[in-house]
Amino acid sequence: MSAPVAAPAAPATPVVEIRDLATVFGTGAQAFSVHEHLNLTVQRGELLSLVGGSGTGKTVLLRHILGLTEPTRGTVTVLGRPARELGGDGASSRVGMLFQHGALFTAFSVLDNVAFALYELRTLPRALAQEVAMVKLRMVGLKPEHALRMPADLSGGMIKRVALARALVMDPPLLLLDEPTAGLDPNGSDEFCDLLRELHATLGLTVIMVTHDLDTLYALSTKVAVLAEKHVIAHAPAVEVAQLEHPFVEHFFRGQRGLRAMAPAPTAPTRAEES
Ligand SMILES: Nc1ncnc2c1ncn2[C@@H]1O[C@H](COP(=O)(O)OP(=O)(O)OP(=O)(O)O)[C@@H](O)[C@H]1O
Repeated sequence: MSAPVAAPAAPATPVVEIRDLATVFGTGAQAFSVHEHLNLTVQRGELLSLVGGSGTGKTVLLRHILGLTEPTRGTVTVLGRPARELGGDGASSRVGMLFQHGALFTAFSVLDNVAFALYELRTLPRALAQEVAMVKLRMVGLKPEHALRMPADLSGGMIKRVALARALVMDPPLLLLDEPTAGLDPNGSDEFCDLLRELHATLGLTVIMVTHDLDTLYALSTKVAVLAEKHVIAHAPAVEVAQLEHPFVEHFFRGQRGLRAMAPAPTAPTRAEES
């Protein structure tokens, strides 16, 4: 008797699937289009950097994925369901969002900021919600004594960490990051990249990140999607995208900043060089 033949594995469901998206703002003579015939598929485990010139619609695309802005045409599917169904209670159990400036509630303590989505859901007693929030604070490298601080008393790096803990409080499989390292100094930026890389790997997250920062892009991305001419013109690993002949790619990846980000880090001078 011949050995049973294993059935071919079912193709993995993409975490995000955008098909023939069009976004038009305004009406009549004021109408202007941001996206046209935009397609993008993000597979489980990908850490995708979304890049493009200013005003090309990167933030609007994140809002479509969050279900906060309805497309004019086309479909946006997240975890197998239309993105517009994500809104409302429990949305943050499917998609976590880290806004550029953290967007913490200034009148709430760190702990209450992180626990907020759980309070709103009302499925856990408040004390248990706070315990979950404490676990998330530890996960992002904050200490128990930071829990009762107010946002105004935090450094920029700590605000990002609290906002990240808040985005992860309901264990979403998909995390969206808008300029995660903006406003951080080079050290803070490296530390935050290390944290994101570790969480991406250990939690098995799928991540979509808008960034203008090439160091962050090279440090983290498994793939890069380039938004230009109203759609995604490339979706591939960074080293491949960087070679494309396109004015934006040329400027972004092969301009001065790009070449600096690609260069190996300078090594400390040897004793012979110093003398
Ligand atoms: N709700 C809205 N109503 C009208 N226009 C909007 C709305 N949201 C965004 N826009 C416009 O859509 C375009 C794309 O905006 P978006 O913020 O997505 O660009 P971006 O690629 O994120 O830019 P940047 O890199 O500068 O942050 C811009 O012209 C913006 O003014």
